[in-house]
Amino acid sequence: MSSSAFDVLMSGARDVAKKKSDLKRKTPHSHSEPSPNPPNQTEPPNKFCSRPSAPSSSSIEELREQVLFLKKKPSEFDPTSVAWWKKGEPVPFLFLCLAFDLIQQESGRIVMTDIVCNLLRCVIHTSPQDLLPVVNLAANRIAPPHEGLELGIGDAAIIKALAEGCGRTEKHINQQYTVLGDLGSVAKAIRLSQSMLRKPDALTITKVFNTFHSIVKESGKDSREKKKNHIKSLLLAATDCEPLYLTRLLQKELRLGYGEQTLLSALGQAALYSEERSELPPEIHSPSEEAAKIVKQVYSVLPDYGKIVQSLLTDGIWRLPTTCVFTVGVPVEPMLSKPMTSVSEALNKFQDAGFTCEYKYDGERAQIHYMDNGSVEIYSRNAQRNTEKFPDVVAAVSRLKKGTVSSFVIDCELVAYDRAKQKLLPFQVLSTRSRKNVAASGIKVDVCIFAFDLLFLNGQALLQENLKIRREHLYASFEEDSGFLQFATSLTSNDAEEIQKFLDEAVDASCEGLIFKTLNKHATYQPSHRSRNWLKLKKDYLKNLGDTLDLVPIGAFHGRGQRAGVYGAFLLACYDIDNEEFQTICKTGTGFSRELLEESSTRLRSKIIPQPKTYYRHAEKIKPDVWFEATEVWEVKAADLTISTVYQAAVGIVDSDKGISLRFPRLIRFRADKDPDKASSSKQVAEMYNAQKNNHTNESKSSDEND
Ligand SMILES: Nc1ncnc2c1ncn2[C@@H]1O[C@H](COP(=O)(O)OP(=O)(O)OP(=O)(O)O)[C@@H](O)[C@H]1O
Ligand SMILES: [Mg+2]
Ligand SMILES: [Mg+2]
Repeated sequence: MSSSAFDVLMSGARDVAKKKSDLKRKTPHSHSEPSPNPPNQTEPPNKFCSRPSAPSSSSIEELREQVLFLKKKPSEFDPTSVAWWKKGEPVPFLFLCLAFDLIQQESGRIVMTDIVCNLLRCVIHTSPQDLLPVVNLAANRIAPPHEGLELGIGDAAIIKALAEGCGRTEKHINQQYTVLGDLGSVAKAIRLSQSMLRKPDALTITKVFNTFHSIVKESGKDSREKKKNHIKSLLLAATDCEPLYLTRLLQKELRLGYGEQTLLSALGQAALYSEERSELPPEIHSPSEEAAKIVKQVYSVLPDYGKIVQSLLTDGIWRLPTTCVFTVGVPVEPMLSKPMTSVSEALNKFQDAGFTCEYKYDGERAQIHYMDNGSVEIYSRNAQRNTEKFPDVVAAVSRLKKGTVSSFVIDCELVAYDRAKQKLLPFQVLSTRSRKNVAASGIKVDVCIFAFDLLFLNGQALLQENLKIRREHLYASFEEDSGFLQFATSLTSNDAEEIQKFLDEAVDASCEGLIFKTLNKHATYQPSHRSRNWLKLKKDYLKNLGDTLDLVPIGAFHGRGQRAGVYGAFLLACYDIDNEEFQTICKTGTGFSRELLEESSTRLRSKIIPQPKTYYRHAEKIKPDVWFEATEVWEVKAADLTISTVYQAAVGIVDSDKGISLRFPRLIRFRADKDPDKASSSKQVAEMYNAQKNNHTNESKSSDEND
């Protein structure tokens, strides 16, 4: 890296340090001590609104000072004290980036929520039409998940655009990337050290967001080139810290330390403070908490910022639960289950509640949406549109719904099925079905729909009904046809022996085990919840871990001997949701056929990064030969869990500085239906460790045998 670029970067770092100490001195948060030089709260400064070009660096420093006011408590914050553009004008992208810089320096969730809340209020106050793109950018999304629009930009495209746009070689940029470990910082350093003859026009939120959409739309011949040119135009217009966040947004790696839940709380509170329409309902005592809760709850049943933002702006926060409800056409995140290790454990948990047991089928989770106009959509467990993959399923539900049914959402498992022998086939068979452009006539692997829940029927959401009622509706709304659509086999009994027998039958029928579900009490459908009301019991995991884990390969070791030329072992990690980091848990090279090993080695080779990401938590003792971007999820089975000084999974949860690792981990399969941030969480790992400890109290081992 050139020394000038380094200098600029380091001075940036010093600036941050300086700002931090300044902040201590005059944080607008402490209301008893007014800031020595507060910007005029009644008259917005609007210094730069008449300038279409980007502000000069000295004026950016002033803006940075001004943006510090976002840290104020929302109750004391005035949006006009920060917004420097006129009402109705497009929000400058710089505003969002300066706010990101501010958040980056914080670790406390409350302050982060305040900053995001106040930032959204500035947007609502001045340019509400920009609220949706701002929320989307803050969530690092460009559309709701079920629309399937992804930027899909690799580092290589950004590096090319940077090289061309800024007159550097790709080699030079790659070198800097190795030194800094973050492509955003490289982009920032390069842009800062580049002298510009003409000041570029300031980027606006809409410009950035629309360009992202243009990138997604490019397809076919020359699309790579066109995408790169879009990126180049954005980078060339970016100043100050904008290149950093542009790059991270493009990489889908914003990672400022706040998650979706923080953003949702902030959006609720921002709507509350900007509320001019509706009066506070009398029963609400803690409006700010309540507003946050409402938006989170609404998002869990309608994960679509477009609809929520529009409703907030037109009808306000208090009406949101009635204006935004679960609806056919937008998939909810599926309800999930907790692992158990014995029938008696499950019985104990549910002793006071009515419950049922169902076969746990080993196929692919699907949510089937049937619209009033007769169109059907099938969504995977991570809300991906899978309709094209299953034309036979579309035909089956349309044929087997009863005449009284005009719209519905079924939650089910699609399982490969041999209709001649009337037998379930293993997951591996299902996974051989092609993903796209499946013609009904060319289907080689038949599937049967095993329906276990009904979430919506004839215009009505059923999520709030108890399972008993939902299931009655399910049974009443469809005809069963063996091998096409069947209701999940179930048993409602309190008798341990009978349940044990049912479990054996499930396993004989090629199922993984049972799922226990509450029927009458605490039995509503809880989207995206790993709920206590659904307990899974897997036959081959009894008295053991209870479940497999879903882990992310983040590094690998070169193979030797027979494995020369491919990776010999992979470093795997679980995901810590609170800290937004991947934590190492084990390494494994077991469970791979030669073919699989070659495939995964080739695939992951294109994901090599020069240094571990800052959000990989690993001990120095483990040094893989290569590090990867976190891009995929593998299901892994292990003998047990053990406390480790080497691996970092769940560090701080069961031990203050030791982590948890897996003994004898073994690859089971790739999980195309899970994204890396949906991998097993540190909390789940800790829960499994504790459950195992309770199962065999005297067998605790403390070793790292699989190192
Ligand atoms: N009767 C059933 N009720 C609910 N889920 C079922 C049923 N039969 C099969 N399943 C499947 O079981 C899954 C839950 O258990 P499983 O252990 O397979 O979860 P997973 O997909 O590995 O995800 P996780 O481990 O994150 O819970 C559901 O997502 C669904 O795909
Ligand atoms: Mg499964
Ligand atoms: Mg699992």
